[in-house]
Amino acid sequence: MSMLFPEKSSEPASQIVDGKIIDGKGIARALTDQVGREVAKFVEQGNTIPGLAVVLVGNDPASEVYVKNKAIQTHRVGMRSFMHMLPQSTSQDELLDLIAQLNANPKIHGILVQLPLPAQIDPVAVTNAIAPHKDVDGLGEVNAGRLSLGIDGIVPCTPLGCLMLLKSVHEDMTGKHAVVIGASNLVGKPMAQLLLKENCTVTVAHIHTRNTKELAREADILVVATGKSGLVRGDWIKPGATVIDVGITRVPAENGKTRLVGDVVFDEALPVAGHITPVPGGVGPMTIACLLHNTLQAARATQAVADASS
Ligand SMILES: Nc1nc2c(c(=O)[nH]1)N[C@@H](CN(C=O)c1ccc(C(=O)N[C@@H](CCC(=O)O)C(=O)O)cc1)CN2
Repeated sequence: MSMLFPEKSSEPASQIVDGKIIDGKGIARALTDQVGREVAKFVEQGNTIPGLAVVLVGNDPASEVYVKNKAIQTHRVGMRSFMHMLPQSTSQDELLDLIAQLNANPKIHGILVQLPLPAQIDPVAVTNAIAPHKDVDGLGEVNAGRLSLGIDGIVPCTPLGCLMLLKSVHEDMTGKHAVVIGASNLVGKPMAQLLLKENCTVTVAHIHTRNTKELAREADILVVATGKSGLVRGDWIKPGATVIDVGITRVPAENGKTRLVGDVVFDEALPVAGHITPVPGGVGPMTIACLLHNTLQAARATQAVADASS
């Protein structure tokens, strides 16, 4: 069974998807359960329990929630979790020292440094310091290079999750015009590479693009990853298009509390789109499920190297 996509449920994809709304939470749960079964089998075969180290620098409240959830899910699938919480004042050299220790630790198969990092630390230097076979975020130059060459490697979690959501509604994306809004190393650039690999015609719009709305209106597949809540309105969407909303922003709610919204105005987009991901419950849960998937993939690869040399 390929580990890249969740095992097929007995239900057809059209029933997994609740009408137009792509059920990211449900698809993430199916993938997490599958990883849990595969981890149990891997350990039963006498292999080391896969271990994931997550490093958080500082006390950004959203990042604290994400790393806590990562630890909970890591335990849930039967892997070992190693958490490193460092103060906001941590220097780049201190962080690089910790990464060197994690690279050398045989109990650790995956290393993730939570982003964003404080201003004194260069995220590219940090992600490049992670050993490529432990780079479960897929953000280092080796894995990013492999993705751009279309060869196997570790794929960044959020774009991988978006691809799985797209595959839940599209058997074949060949020839479709995919527009990605946002060109970050974390989402936009790897997403564009994945869509190219699916034989889409890919356009990337970014902060300097002058006609983003017009480009979006031509998209059969629209992936929005800008962090600008409410950027994409209903009239930006081609009727029937598939819309993947990566944005997650906490905004004040009418009841005095807060709520999460995406980069797409969901109520306007829903009647126009063919399929759309909600926020919350869309791309977000896939990010953690794909991290677990990538960690098992890293543990398998490490074991294969050990088996070959014994
Ligand atoms: N090193 C990395 N840093 C960051 C990544 C990443 O992939 N690697 N991605 C994001 C944050 N992120 C994971 O780290 C993440 C974001 C959102 C969710 C999620 O489950 N969201 C829920 C809502 C959760 C809530 O109530 O706040 C949803 O959308 O339904 C998980 C992980 C930036 N940093």
